[in-house]
Amino acid sequence: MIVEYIRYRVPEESSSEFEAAYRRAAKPLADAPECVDYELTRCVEEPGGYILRITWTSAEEHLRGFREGPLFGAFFAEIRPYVSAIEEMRHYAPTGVRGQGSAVPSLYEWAGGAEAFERLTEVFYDHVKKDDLIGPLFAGMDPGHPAYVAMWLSEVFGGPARYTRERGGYPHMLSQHIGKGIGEPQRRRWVNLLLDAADEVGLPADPEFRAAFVGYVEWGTRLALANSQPGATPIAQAPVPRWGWGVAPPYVPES
Ligand code: HEM
Repeated sequence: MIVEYIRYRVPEESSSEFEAAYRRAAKPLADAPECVDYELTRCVEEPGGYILRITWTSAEEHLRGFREGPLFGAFFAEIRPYVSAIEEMRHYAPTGVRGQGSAVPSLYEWAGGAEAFERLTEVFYDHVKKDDLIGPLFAGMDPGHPAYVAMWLSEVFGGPARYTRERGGYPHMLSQHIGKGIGEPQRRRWVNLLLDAADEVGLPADPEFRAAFVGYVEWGTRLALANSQPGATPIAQAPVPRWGWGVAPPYVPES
């Protein structure tokens, strides 16, 4: 990935035409397979200042693919009148310094923190132990198991990294599934019982939280099933995954 920044200084009286031209140019840009995403922003302090940010798959694919490809003509036709207004046009490589702020709560906070996940796994494993299909898999379960899985879930959903620090992180979790030969009916029962338990303990039931929660549970259980098959060779070392809101964070109307 590479980020291109184009800085414009447009006479204020041309602003609306400039923005309209970019709204049209956005169509061929969005259709380009080399373009990851783009955004045009306008300077608040100096309203003639604009920055266009385009993330490309690579500088090479931008310059050789897009620029020499079939969509560039339609894109450039719209913005040609503003080429002389460009003050800077360069590619910038990511440095790895990036992250999210705290404006949006984590799924962990939204769920109610560590206690919420502890309540969830207590009730869940009570049901699991009595279940005809998956109960036998857990017959020799460590008494601390519900608490360990609560630690895992808390960490995944944005809470403190306790499973990594205190319980051996991803490699330990993985080692617990290896060779178990989990079948699809068992995986599905695990999911069903967890979702029942989520209702029973009153985890937030809003569409956004549940969509993210179920997304992780589907992903995680399908991985657990794959990793548990005879002869599976999963990645041995990895961090505990972190799961976020995805495409639907809590909705905040724009003011
Ligand atoms: C999102 C999906 C899953 C998560 C997050 C998860 C999490 C975990 C964790 C963290 C452990 C290790 C606990 C420890 O530190 O000792 C574990 C162990 C285990 N898991 Fe899973 N698991 C998932 C799916 C499944 C599924 C689908 C099954 C089977 C139907 C399963 C069966 C087991 C069993 C049998 C153990 C060993 C329990 C014991 O003997 O103590 N897991 N799981």
